[in-house]
Amino acid sequence: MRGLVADYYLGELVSFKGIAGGVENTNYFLTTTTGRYVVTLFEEFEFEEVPYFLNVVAHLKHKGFNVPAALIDIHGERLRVVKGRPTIIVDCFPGSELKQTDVDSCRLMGAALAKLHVAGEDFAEHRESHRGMEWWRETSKAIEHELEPEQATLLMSQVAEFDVFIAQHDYLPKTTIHGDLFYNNTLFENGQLSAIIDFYNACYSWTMYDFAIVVNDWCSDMATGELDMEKYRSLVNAYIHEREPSAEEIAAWPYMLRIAALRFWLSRLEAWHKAKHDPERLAQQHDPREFQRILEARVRYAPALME
Ligand SMILES: Nc1ncnc2c1ncn2[C@@H]1O[C@H](COP(=O)(O)OP(=O)(O)O)[C@@H](O)[C@H]1O
Ligand SMILES: N[C@@H](CCOP(=O)(O)O)C(=O)O
Repeated sequence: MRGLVADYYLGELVSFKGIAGGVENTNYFLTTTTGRYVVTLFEEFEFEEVPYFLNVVAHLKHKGFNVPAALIDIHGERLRVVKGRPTIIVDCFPGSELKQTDVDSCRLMGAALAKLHVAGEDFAEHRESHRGMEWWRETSKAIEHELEPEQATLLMSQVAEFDVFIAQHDYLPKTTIHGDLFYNNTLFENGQLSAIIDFYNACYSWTMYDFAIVVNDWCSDMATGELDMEKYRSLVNAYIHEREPSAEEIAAWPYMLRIAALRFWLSRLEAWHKAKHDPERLAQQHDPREFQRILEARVRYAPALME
């Protein structure tokens, strides 16, 4: 760490500490004589895959968002290699993770998300999601046999339905989306949204899909999967105040909520599947059943949800 810090204009190393909580990357809080920073080692991306994400964040920072842009080292580089992994250092933002969402935080997120979507429209690099159609076809097939029969039926029927839906709806508006804007990827300070972090699922995709990812995490009762309608109204109303979805986007909304639920049910199942022989890793995984319940609730709730 001392060697890494010496390659930046960050003064002297004071201390560093691993951050627990993330499941994809290795993160450290770093304190130097000039301030606090976060060091991220990318565990799932190779070196050449990382610049896209750094460019997305730089674009949004340029547009005034509090997002963690990579610092430049003394050689003019923002991406390094540490222990064989691509590595960056970013500013550590003030604030802390919410323990849970409420009507006010949902309102702030709804407005910020709409602005983020508008700001992402003119970002020129268009990267496909690494967790899109191909991924869910392959992953669902690979883990189908590990599931209870009714889980497998739900998973495979939803994948088949979305294949058809997606082929018919490619024309829906797209932008550069965050792709994983769960409330644990935001920081709040004094009741205000102080930063949006973890852009490593960013891609060029449907705007309403990203909106649905956010609604499913921020507005669901995790015990039942049902929407908390007060949080839901707060987030949706704040969003549409900043960016009004078209009639076609509104018609697609119930499907977007389902696709977004499937995406995270499947990624949690995949992570659980990969970790199942390693009790320590297994204990760190997010619970797939939360997103199974959300998907089941969205499937039950057939009528259009957008007000
Ligand atoms: N720039 C930052 N400023 C403050 N805290 C951060 C920053 N980046 C990460 N963190 C903290 O580290 C945790 C894990 O980071 P994250 O990027 O979400 O990693 P992972 O992708 O592994 O989940 C976050 O939930 C947050 O508490
Ligand atoms: N938000 C995802 C997990 C993404 O990984 P993380 O490393 O950001 O925690 C989920 O909740 O399934």
